[in-house]
Amino acid sequence: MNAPRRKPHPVVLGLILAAVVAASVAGFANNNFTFMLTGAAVSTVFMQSYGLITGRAGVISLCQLSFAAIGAWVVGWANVSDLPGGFYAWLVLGGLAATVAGVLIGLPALRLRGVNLAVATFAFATALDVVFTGIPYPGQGNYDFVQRPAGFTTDSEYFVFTVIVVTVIFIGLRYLDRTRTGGALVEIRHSERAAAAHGISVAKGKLTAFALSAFVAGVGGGLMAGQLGIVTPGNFAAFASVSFFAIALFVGTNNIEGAIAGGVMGAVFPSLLDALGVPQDLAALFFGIGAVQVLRLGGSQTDLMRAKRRRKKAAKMGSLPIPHANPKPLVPIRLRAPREPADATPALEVRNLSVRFGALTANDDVSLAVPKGCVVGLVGPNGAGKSTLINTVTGFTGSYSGQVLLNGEPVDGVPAHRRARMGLRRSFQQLRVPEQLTVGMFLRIAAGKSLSAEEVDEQLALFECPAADVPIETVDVATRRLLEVAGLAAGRPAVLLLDEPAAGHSSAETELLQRRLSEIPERFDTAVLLVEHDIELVRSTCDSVVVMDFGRVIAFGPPDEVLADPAVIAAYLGSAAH
Ligand SMILES: Nc1ncnc2c1ncn2[C@@H]1O[C@H](COP(=O)(O)OP(=O)(O)OP(=O)(O)O)[C@@H](O)[C@H]1O
Repeated sequence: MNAPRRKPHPVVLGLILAAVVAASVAGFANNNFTFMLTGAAVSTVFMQSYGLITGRAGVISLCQLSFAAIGAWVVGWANVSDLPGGFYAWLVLGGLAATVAGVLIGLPALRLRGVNLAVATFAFATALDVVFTGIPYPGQGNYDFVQRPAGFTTDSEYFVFTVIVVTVIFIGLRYLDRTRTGGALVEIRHSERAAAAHGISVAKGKLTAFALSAFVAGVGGGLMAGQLGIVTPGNFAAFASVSFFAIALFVGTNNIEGAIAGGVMGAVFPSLLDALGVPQDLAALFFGIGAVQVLRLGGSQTDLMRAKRRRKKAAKMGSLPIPHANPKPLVPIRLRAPREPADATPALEVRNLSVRFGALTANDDVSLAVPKGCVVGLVGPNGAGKSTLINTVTGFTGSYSGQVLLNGEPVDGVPAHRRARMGLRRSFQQLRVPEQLTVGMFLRIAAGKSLSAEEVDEQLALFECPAADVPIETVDVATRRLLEVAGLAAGRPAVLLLDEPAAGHSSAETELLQRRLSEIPERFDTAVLLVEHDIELVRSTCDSVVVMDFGRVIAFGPPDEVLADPAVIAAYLGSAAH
């Protein structure tokens, strides 16, 4: 019997296709056209760099072409100094020099966001403009042109070389998107708080994005040096960085088709205007209008097009494939007697915690414990201070008095992402699941540790979530909430704090959650603090209940006892408890 033939990898196919198309185009194109195409390929590299910093990590950077200028300068200097290794080594060296600049810019920029970050990065771009205008480009005096690599010396051959570099970067980015680092960047863009809650260091993520994007831009600058032979500061002007940023925002250069479209626009559009007798600078105006459109439409052109395609595909598929595991219940719900604490030291202990927002005391001398191996309910009317307690315990409240202990060790002063890594995990009342990820990738990110493909599938089946490769965008809100709990539990944290996980659930979904919540201590060795308004869910899953009102603890104990307490009924439950 013949062994089944292995299909070639799509990336390999893409690489071959790109080289063939580039070689054939180069064969037919005249000099001017080849020059323009090479310019488009170089601009595509700049767009790939924007796709990393802004498209993936959501960080505004207006200095990417300054990193390119550093790459170009280093390649020029290596050429003049006849550095060993030739053009390939110089290109990488240029990228690495730009990476150093990326980290140096990224570090102070970590504390900045939005307009402030835009101003800071633009200031760097203009400063570097001034510096490079003062220093002649290496080789400029003697017309010492950059030596292109052997085999790619003619213009058309060099165009093929630039396409190969673009393709190699696309392969690298594709690989990045499939790693947890790539997923972390997307989560940082979506919600920094959610990222921190999953143990991701937002600072480290942004710095990684700065470093990687600067490397790519530096390589792009080096490529441009090879194209032009000698570059000038005008090739990397701060103003051009802003124009490119606007294009990147408009087309969405985190997507392959967006990066190529952006590269073509950046290189061809100004020349087209020139040919029409319109001043080239007006191109920036068009790009700016495009960028404003993104704010109106809520996404870049390619992001919107991809979303439309996914929705069509999902509609065609009908109901989503949901793997059913039907595992044997570990703990029967409802009839189960409250568990005895597994250990004398509670998994989580809160001592005399007070949080004030101006004149309002949201948490007033709150003390409670979540014993190991138990599910503890936290209930109370709206505004009682439950979410504030979760925020404070997990490190999201700036200042508070009192103490938070994890497995007996104080964690006060420890930032949120480190508390998460130490085993304090939480969900948010307002769902913060990024739609750009697949179900499997989100599960891995929320778990905060590497999971095998089998572990991912098993966990998804347990929580009756869609298959790992389904885009989250096509998943309903209730299932997203289940997915979040599934991901957090998969990380086997010491404590899981869930803020209204049943909000928006149907009765069948609540029942599933009810079963899984009761099992979390046994299955994952995780204690749970459950904030819920669904009293039946609390009664059936919790070993004990804490009741808060006006920021204070007013009762605690076994669910049936506490929920029948007249003071609790008066404060919160009313006649619903009877
Ligand atoms: N960041 C903040 N700044 C000012 N006041 C706040 C802030 N966060 C919460 N509060 C106030 O603190 C009090 C407690 O709010 P919190 O959200 O903790 O209550 P809750 O019990 O979780 O309510 P719900 O059940 O509606 O979620 C409320 O009066 C709220 O308005």
